[in-house]
Amino acid sequence: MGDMTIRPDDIPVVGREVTETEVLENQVAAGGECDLRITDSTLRDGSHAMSHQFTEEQVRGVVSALDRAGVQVIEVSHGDGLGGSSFNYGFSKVDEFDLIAAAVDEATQAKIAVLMLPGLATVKHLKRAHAVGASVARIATHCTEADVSLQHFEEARALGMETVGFLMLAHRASPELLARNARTMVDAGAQCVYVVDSAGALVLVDAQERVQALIDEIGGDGAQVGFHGHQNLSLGIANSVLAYQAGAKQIDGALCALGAGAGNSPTEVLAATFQRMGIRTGIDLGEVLSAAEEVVRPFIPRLPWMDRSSITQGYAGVYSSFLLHAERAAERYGVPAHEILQKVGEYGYVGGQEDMIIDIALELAETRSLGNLAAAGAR
Ligand SMILES: CC[C@H](O)CC(=O)C(=O)O
Ligand SMILES: [Mn+2]
Repeated sequence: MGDMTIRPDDIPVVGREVTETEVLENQVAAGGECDLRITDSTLRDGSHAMSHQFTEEQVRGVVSALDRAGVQVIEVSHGDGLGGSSFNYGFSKVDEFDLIAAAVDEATQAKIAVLMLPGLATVKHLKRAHAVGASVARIATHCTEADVSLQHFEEARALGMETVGFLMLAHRASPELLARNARTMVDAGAQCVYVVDSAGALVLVDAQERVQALIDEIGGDGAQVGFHGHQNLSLGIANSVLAYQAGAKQIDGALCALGAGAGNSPTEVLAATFQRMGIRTGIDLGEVLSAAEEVVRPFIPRLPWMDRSSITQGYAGVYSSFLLHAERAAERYGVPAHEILQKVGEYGYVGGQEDMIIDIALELAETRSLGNLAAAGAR
């Protein structure tokens, strides 16, 4: 195991110019070759927690800090992926293509990734992202609906982009069913398929079995498997370690856990944990700790956390990005957010059904007012 002591000289001055040699040195210091690749999603999943209000300055600061730390892939898009800026999902403050272009401009070694949900985003969005310099296409579907992504993988490969499939709400499919959907994505052109724990509902072995099933199904074709965790039950890091041990080669994180629900597995904790285990990520620990503490932490309006609502999401298996939608509906209709989320779990809603959260809030408000009337009548 390497020396974990971080000395004052190791802590970088945030904001200074960084040379490409320094970035390479960071990667070489971490072992040159990596055992796994961490993709940072602060600027995509974190967009949910920021209500999609990222500024260009924030994006440049985060990309520059992550790039300096040796993070190899940085995802930038609206929280709900390309084309997400809308009435249903929430409008972005700055056009996402301007943010992607700024990220590309800032990165010296990191690849810039974009996420897209077929239907919400089209091939046209993908081509535009590629035109401004994005080189990794992450294509997300509900875990049982990989067949809607075929055209998008084909197009991304034709553009020369690296391709990653995202099987969302993975707790809703058995390992076997998930593996069949991963097969569909690989046959369509995915080079890696992720088990995506969108609800933060997978508990240890649940995550490991799913990663294992995907390795068994697609590993033989040279395709990689990834894991994307959420902290709703505080298991993002533990699940990521188990995913790595089952064979995952790509793991997602976000600085300060900035992501939907209780947030993503914090990138800086992933880096520290894997380094402590002697697993090479290519990330310089001092730099990534500075990125979290000095670049991201100061602009976060509310740190993602495990509270009654986000724990309910993990427990009831609710899509993490529903959190702020439920909180807004709760305030508007005077019902508790965690009760809304519990019902969302019972009804089994999936991403894209954000507007139906309002129906649940109205249903709960009506039940409450009928209850109040009955109580008043009984008095
Ligand atoms: C774009 C939809 C979603 O937020 C993707 C994701 O990060 C997840 O399902 O966890
Ligand atoms: Mn997520």
